[in-house]
Amino acid sequence: MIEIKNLFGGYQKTLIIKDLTLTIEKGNFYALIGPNGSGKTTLIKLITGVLPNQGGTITLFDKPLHSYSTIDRAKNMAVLSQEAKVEFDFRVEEIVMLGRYPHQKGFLKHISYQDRRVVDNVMKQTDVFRFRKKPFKWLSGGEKQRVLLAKALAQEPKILFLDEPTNHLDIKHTVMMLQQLKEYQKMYQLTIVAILHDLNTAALFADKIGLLQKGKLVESGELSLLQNENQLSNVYEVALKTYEHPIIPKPQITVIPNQVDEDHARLEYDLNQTDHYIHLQFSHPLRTISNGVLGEGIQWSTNFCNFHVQNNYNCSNPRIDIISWLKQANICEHSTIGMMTAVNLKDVSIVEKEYEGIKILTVITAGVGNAVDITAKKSVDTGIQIGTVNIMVFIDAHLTDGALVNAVQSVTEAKTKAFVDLHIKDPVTQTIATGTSTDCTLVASTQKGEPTPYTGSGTVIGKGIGLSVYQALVDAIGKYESRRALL
Ligand SMILES: Nc1ncnc2c1ncn2[C@@H]1O[C@H](COP(=O)(O)OP(=O)(O)OP(=O)(O)O)[C@@H](O)[C@H]1O
Repeated sequence: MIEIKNLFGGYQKTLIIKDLTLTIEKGNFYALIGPNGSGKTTLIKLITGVLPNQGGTITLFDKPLHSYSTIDRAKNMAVLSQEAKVEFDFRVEEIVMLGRYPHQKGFLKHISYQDRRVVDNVMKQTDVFRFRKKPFKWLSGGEKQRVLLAKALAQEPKILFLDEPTNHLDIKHTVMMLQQLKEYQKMYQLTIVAILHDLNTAALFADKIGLLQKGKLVESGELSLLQNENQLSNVYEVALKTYEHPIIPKPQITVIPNQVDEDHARLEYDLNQTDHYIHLQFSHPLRTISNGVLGEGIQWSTNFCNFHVQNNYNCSNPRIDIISWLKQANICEHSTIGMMTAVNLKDVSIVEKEYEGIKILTVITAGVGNAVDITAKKSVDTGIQIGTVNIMVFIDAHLTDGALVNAVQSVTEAKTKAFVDLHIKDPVTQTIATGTSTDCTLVASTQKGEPTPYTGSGTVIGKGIGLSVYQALVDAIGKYESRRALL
């Protein structure tokens, strides 16, 4: 529906857009992205006929752009531009009414009931109705932006061009504006072409993306274009990392600033142990993977706590309990992995070793009262219980997310081997247990040095994890059983 072929254009003697070919389908939300000065605004000026093209063709709804009269262009296309500075003494509703101009009939351009209805509607949708009697110049930058969008929508265009529409808007109004635009898009099959600097906003709201660089279209297509880290890094000349949005299946992008690599001791920590908790505090955040009661998933953490609770502890909301205990201990909950155990904390086992220069620290509390053979058919007691083998492994290396998962696997293999060698049985089935019913595992890495993609049993780190976890777990279970024997 917008078809651009071999387009050339720019300003007087400066050619900006060079041999650009692009098709934008009807009803699409098309985001134009690219660095400053790449020609995004110039391209929109060419498509809307503000600038004449110096070569190539532009076709709108199967008709050449030059065959449209000015009024017909205005009926089909509306523009919310960066340069729209309306500083006269108009009131808000008068400015929005200007958008109805192409639809008004007769020499005197009479305002019809329909015009009034459309204007009121768009003012409500853009959340400016309450300012309608105010002079435009009294409004804040964000409020003005919304009024200008209302004016563009009042035009009831088939194609809406937006040049940085969320400029000046706070996050609530950014999301509100883009969600409303998506509704308009669906309701009226509106085609939206938006210049967006925020790549994450583009990823969340656009259907298709066009990446411009130095007046040329580098790529036009699906959102997956935003997952091409190398291409984006080259075009924007900045180090980038893409990742998945945690809630919806859309790509997100973040920049990687240059970091001053401080010269500090690796795996440097303070250990604070009381009857109620074991707290390890590191001098720098570590990349972590865990199923801790607090801080589960993959994140960055500085504090690692294992709290002691009574055997009859009521676990209706253990997370809230951990947060309140952290507050009492003056430890920041947002940088903490928190676990719980009914095991006496004096029986903790700590093993610190180096494997071919890689330091691994392992901290384990273990009880085997809830031992379970995960492969046995008999059902386990699903009542809420306290995690009985809590394993923390700290590694002085740079692990990829895949290597973190691999490390958890290595921890689990070593744990099960210890259970087998110690003949720990599932009390229900009397078969050898593979773990306990509520085990908790944490792997943390300093992220220093070159990234390591694998930490399975075929690697130095994997072997190191296996040896350390096995040694610490056998020791911890030994202490647990000795204490029980005294009871
Ligand atoms: N009126 C003008 N006369 C001459 N050159 C211009 C004019 N307007 C823009 N340019 C030049 O055209 C090039 C592209 O500018 P344009 O505004 O299209 O880029 P853009 O991708 O929209 O940039 P930004 O992200 O900074 O808004 C720039 O080098 C700019 O200096």
